[in-house]
Amino acid sequence: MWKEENNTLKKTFEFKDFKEAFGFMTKVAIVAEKMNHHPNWSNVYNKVSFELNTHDAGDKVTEKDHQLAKEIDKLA
Ligand SMILES: C[C@H](O)[C@H](O)[C@H]1CNC2=NC(N)=NC(=O)C2=N1
Repeated sequence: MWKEENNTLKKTFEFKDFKEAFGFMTKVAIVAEKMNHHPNWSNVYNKVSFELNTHDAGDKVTEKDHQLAKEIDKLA
């Protein structure tokens, strides 16, 4: 579940290993670039964590973040 906290939408995904996690990140990167909306994210081995917000809106959660979250869920 995405959780809205401190003006960010947060979620962590867990995969079998680094290869699976990085494959997922590659797919997310392509979608983010298409949407011109890019995640704040981090990766530790098999985990990928997101903190989504919109810099252009003063680091607030906007509809673009909700849309990106939906697309990310489809790729996991
Ligand atoms: C110039 C370009 O359109 C902007 O910097 C875009 C790119 N990707 C972005 N991504 C996010 N998360 N927030 C933004 O405000 C944003 N702005």
